[in-house]
Amino acid sequence: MTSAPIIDPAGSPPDEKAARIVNLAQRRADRAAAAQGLSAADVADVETVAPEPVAAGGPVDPPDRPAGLAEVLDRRGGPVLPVWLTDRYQRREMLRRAVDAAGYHVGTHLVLSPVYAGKVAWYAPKGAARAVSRVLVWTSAEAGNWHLRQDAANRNDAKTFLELDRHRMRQASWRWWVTGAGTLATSAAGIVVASDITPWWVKAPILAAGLVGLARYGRPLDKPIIARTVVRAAYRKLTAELTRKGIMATGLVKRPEDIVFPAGVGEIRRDGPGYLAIVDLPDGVIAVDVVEARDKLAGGLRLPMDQVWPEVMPREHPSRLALWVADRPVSAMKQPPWPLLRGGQTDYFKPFVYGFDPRMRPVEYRMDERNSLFAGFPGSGKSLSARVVLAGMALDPLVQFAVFDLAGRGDFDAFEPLCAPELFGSGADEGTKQNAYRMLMWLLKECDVRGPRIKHYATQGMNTENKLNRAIAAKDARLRPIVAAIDEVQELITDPEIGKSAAAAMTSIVKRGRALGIHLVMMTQRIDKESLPKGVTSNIAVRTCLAVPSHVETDLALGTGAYRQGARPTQFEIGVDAGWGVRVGYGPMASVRAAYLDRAAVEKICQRGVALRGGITGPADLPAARDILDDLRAVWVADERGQHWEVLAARLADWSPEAYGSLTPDALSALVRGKKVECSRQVKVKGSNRSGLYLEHLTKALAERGGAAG
Ligand SMILES: Nc1ncnc2c1ncn2[C@@H]1O[C@H](COP(=O)(O)OP(=O)(O)OP(=O)(O)O)[C@@H](O)[C@H]1O
Repeated sequence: MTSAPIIDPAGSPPDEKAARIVNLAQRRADRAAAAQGLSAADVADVETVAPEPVAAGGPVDPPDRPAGLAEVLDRRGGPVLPVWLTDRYQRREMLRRAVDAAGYHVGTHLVLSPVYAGKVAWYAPKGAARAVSRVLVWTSAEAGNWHLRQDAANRNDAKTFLELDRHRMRQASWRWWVTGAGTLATSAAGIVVASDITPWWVKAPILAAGLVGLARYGRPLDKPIIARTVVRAAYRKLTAELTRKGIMATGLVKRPEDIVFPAGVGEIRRDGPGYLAIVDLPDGVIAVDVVEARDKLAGGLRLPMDQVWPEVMPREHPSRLALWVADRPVSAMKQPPWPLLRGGQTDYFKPFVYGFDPRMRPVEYRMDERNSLFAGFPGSGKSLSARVVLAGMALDPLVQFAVFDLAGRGDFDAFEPLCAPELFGSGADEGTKQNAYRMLMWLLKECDVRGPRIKHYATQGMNTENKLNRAIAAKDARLRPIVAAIDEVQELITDPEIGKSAAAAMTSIVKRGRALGIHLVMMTQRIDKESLPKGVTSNIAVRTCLAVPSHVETDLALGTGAYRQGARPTQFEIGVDAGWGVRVGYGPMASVRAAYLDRAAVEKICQRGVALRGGITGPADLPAARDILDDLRAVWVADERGQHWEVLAARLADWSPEAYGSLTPDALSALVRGKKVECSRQVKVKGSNRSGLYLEHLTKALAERGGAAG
């Protein structure tokens, strides 16, 4: 193939007459090839294609748009005042820390005061002797002069010796006057202080100050009298270089200069008890990658993992990373106390403080129009975390409680006085499970009756949407917000008899109860598809995942994709990090540790809750425990071979609205299946084929049960 002729981009045809430059070497090679019978390729080679002239396009990048006035007005730097000055919680926390620190230092010095007194008694005489000797040396003007005189004497230089001695005498003569006057003044001051004209409260501090001054003068330099109580914490100051070093250690970035500190937000600054750096990662690297490689990042920074908190920044581009480096490992930091520990009330319809983030900033929790899930491995702290939420609600006098602890460890016993007797249970036994199930049936019924009542108030102008609000809840005792908690909920969901029906009931309550002031709080330590059915979890808004072993549990608890978005509850260590969890559903996804409330604190809070309710916990009108198979037999119409679930559920609801008013066909089917009764997908009734139950299967199950019982 020959080289293509050069085409003038402007499109002018090649000038035939123009001189051609001949490549002689090529010509010779062509002739040699022709001699051997080969043909040399020429300009007319069939593969030669004349290129199309390329039309150059216009610029692709849009011109920089001048900023509008509104944008210019919105441009702000960081906060001007320190956050603790503007934030109520931080201010209170700062004050608490100042008082705490003052208490510690004063207390320590008080305890050590006898040691200080001993040291003063020991060093003060030495200091006095040293002071007197120093004054005498100065007065005699011997310092320096003596050595020079000695030298002159050694050299037999009498003239210099006498000259030096005269000099010394001249100096000493006026110094003796000064020393004498000073001694007289000091003695006079001493007599005045020691006499009765000086009150003791003047005498004592002067004497103490004098003694301490002498002791300080008499002590060796390396032996301080007062012990050091301020020990500087050894922390690493985060610098741009260190930040880059840490991120480079993850192996995700090739050149340190590709890590950019964005103007305006990128200045590394103090944030709580640590430093915060915000960086833009290079193209192709996203913040989640760095969060994932937290161990390498911590290694690069030469800090324990617990001190290094990389985070994805919500509502920012995915390559923007917030790196917060604590002064000390966060597990070793003392959390501020729960703000409601000593007093105060909460409101079901407003947020309250739940815990604190790694930077020790308060993190809030919200109950209205939400449900809660706490999932984590045993010992991760889920019961105590959920207990903080319940403790918060104990401080709203309108809230009604229902609490079932299916582990029976007693973590929730303090809430018993706040619950109606039928709505509290603690135990790993069958009876507690059945009671928890009845509580769910009660909640289903509440879902049915609350809707029309709330609608009624909406017509009176008490709310703009058909949702419960505080005004309605306060006005109508039948519409108090309900917080229903079930610990170890997997025990109920995986129960072979009532599990499916319980799960169906929970799904229905979670979906319908939200707007009606019913909030389910579920806790589970088993995180798999059976224990946490998607139907139940996918409708729960606020989910907290405490320590879990892998991304599978993370996604099951927090929702599919949570791990990919940077949720790393896998990095919490069971025990050490108990109470730490990643939370989604209220505010941006964040790591938060529940405030630590021990049993005594929770008991006190619950007592306050009882007092706020005037000692009345409110009755619950729970449906009586029923046997579903007996009841189905009771409502079965004679001569009917089989029936659909819809019809059976409606009949049961008519027959006993109290017990079955809210039973859905699906829940009924699950309930019956749970009793090991054969159910059919195809029950033909009046020409229509739908799932339901045949009488023969029902009677067979009843007979078998009767036989077994007999
Ligand atoms: N917020 C917290 N701060 C400090 N320590 C906590 C916190 N929460 C829990 N802990 C500690 O963790 C321990 C276990 O907590 P908890 O009983 O809530 O765990 P769990 O996950 O419910 O375990 P299990 O599944 O066995 O019931 C507590 O006894 C407590 O010492």
